[in-house]
Amino acid sequence: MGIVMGPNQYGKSECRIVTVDRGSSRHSIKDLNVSTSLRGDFDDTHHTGDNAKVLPTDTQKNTVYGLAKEQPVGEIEDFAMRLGRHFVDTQQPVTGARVLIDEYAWERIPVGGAGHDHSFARSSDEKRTTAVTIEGSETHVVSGLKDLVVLKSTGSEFWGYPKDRFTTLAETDDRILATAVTARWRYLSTDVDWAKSFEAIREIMLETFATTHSYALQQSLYEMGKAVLEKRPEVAEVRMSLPNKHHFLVDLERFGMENENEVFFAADRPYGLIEGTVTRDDVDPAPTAWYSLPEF
Ligand SMILES: O=c1[nH]c(=O)c2[nH]c(=O)[nH]c2[nH]1
Repeated sequence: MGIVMGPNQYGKSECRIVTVDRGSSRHSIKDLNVSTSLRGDFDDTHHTGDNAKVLPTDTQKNTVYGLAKEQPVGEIEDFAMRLGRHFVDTQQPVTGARVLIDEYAWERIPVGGAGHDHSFARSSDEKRTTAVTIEGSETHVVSGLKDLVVLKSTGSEFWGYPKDRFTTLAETDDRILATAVTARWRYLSTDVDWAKSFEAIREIMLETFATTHSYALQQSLYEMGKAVLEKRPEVAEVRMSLPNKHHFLVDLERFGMENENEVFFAADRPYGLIEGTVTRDDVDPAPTAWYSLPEF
């Protein structure tokens, strides 16, 4: 029986970087959270602490800043690919890289009806995301969004589920449906107009959430993924994680009042968590390593 070092990667997580484009007096900003991980021949450091092949995570962090200066950051997918390619092409032991970027949304502060040149307000908690995995000469892109909070005040039902001795939930044909969408979609290639694709996919998801008469959040998840795959040929699969942000009808009878689906208690926990992948049946499944750590 022997013991071997299994799949591994290392890097700098959550480099917070803000860039200002000063090309004109009308500035634009990018606000990113960048994480890098390198994969390759790192047996020595794990076995003996010999770091001859270990590009420090500190240098990885500095590379994020340096490459952001050398060329405008642009779309997060392009920046992530530049970073990953840089590590794989310049460090011989590095055979693969994974770069994760979350982008925070800012909008111009309206002043006298027009967006200000250099003052911004954070738009919401929503983040645009990408995860770029480089393996040798191959590049894989999984982009997405996080924390897109949505709510339907009607058009949602939940009934017909099994009942047992622990069931207390009342069936309903009219409830609030609310969630914070985290979605990731895998692109079939890197030949994509990233910004246009992102905007289109986000719009499709929102529209489908709004227009689906839902009998379960699971059904909404599937419909949202299906609509993206039907309309966006560049996407191979969509993964979603949807917390069911429960809204419970408050019992107003205690006060001698009727509650006609108007007053709710918004619970924050526990919450149902509905997750799933919607995929084309004619593409190979993605290795889990494109989504998370290798085999973690
Ligand atoms: O859309 C829902 N799916 C469930 O699986 C579930 N379970 C639950 O208690 N409420 C809901 N709602």
